[in-house]
Amino acid sequence: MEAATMAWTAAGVGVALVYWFVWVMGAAEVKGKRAVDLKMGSITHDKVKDKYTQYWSFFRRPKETATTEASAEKVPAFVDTFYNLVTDIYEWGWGQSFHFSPSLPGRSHREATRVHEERVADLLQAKPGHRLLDVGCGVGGPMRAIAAHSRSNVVGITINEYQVNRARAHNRKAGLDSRCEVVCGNFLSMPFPNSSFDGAYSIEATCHAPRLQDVYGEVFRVLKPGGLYVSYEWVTTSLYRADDPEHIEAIHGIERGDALPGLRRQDEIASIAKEVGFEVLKELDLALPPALPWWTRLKMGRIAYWRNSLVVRVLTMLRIAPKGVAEVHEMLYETAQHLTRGGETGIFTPMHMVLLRKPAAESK
Ligand SMILES: C=C(CC[C@@H](C)[C@H]1CC[C@H]2C3=CC[C@H]4[C@H](C)[C@@H](O)CC[C@]4(C)[C@H]3CC[C@]12C)C(C)C
Ligand SMILES: C[S@@+](CC[C@H](N)C(=O)[O-])C[C@H]1O[C@@H](n2cnc3c(N)ncnc32)[C@H](O)[C@@H]1O
Repeated sequence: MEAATMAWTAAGVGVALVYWFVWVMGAAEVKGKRAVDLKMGSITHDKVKDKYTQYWSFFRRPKETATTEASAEKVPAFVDTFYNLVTDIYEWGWGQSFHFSPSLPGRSHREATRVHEERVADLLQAKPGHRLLDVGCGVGGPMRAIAAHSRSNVVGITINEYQVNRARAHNRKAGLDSRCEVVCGNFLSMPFPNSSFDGAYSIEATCHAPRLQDVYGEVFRVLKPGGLYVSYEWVTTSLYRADDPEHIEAIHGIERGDALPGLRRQDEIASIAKEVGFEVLKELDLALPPALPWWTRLKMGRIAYWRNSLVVRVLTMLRIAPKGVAEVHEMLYETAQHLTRGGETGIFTPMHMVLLRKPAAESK
C-alpha cells in the first residue's frame, strides 16, 4: 500500500474511533447529554481546575467542615461549586435522577429509579392538585416522575443555578412545566411562606446540610399542619466502627467525593425530626433485604468507567472539555469505589427512609 493511502486510512480510522467514543459510546445513560456537551455548570472554561482545587481543599477533611460555625456557613457555597463541577458528568453517566435505588430483578436501572421515586409520592398520599416541595431537586428527575405519577404540582429548590436551568429545560421537554416549578435557593432558609405546601420530600439531598435540624426546621415551617414529609437520608449504620481504619477510609471517601460535611448516624435522624416538632410515622432502611443491592449499578460499570475516562481525556486534549474535567471524573471514580465498599460492608446506606408528619394542630 502506498504511504499516502496508508496515512488516509489511518486518519479515517482515527476519526471513526473518535466519533464512536464521543458520539456513540459517550452518550452513556440518557441520550441528550453527550460527552461533547460536558460543561462545568456556570464555571468558565479557564476556572474549572481552580474551582476543583478549592473544592478539594475545603472538603478534604470532612469532619472539620461542619464542626466550626464559620466553616459550616461556607458549606452551601462549596456544595454549589461541587454541583457546577459534577452536574453534567452525573447527567451524562447516570441520568436525570441523582440518587440510588434498590436493584429490581429483571428491570432496568431506569425502571428501578422510577419505582423508588414513585414510592415517595405514594407515601405522601399525593393527589392531583396537591402542592409538593422537592427539597434539593437536582435537575428534576424525581420531580417529573412524582408529578406524572400523582398528578400533583411540584416546586423544587436547589442551590445550584445551572441545575435550575437544566431542570426547567427538562420540564419543558417533558411537557410538565405547567406542574413543575424550579427555584434557586438555599434549603436552610427557604423563600416560601409558612404553611404553603401540602407535602414535601427530599431524596439524597439533606446530607449536604451541616445541621439536619436546620433543613428539617425549614420543611416543618413551610408545611401545612397535617402535611407529610418523606426523606431518603445518607447515613452510617450500626455496623460502622469508628475505630476500624477500613470503615473510616470508606466513610471519609464518601464524604470527600460527595461534598458532605460529615455523615450522620442512622439512629440520629428520628430524634432530630422529633426535636423540630415532627411526628415520626415510619422509619426504614430501604436498602435492607429483601431489597437487592443499590451499589451493583456502580460496580457493574467498570468497563464503562474506563471508557468514560478515556472519552473525558480525549475531549480535554482536544480542548472540547475544560481542563480539570479529567480530575473531577477521577474523583468520582474513586468515590464510586468508596460507595461500593460502604454498601458491601453494610456500614452505609443512602436510603434510610423517614416518613414524618407536622401535627395537625401546631404544637410549636
Ligand atoms: C446523592 C448524591 C449523588 C449520588 C450519585 C448519583 C452519584 C455518586 C457518585 C456518582 C458517580 C460516580 C462515578 C461516575 C463515573 C466515574 C462516570 O464515568 C459517570 C458518572 C458516575 C457513575 C457518577 C454518577 C453519579 C453518582 C453515582 C450525593 C452527591 C449526595
Ligand atoms: C444528590 S443531589 C439529589 C437531587 C435530587 N433529589 C435527585 O434525587 O435527583 C442533591 C441536591 O441537593 C441540592 N442542595 C444541596 N445543598 C443545598 C442547599 N443548601 N440548598 C438547596 N439545595 C441544596 C443540590 O443542589 C442538589 O440539587
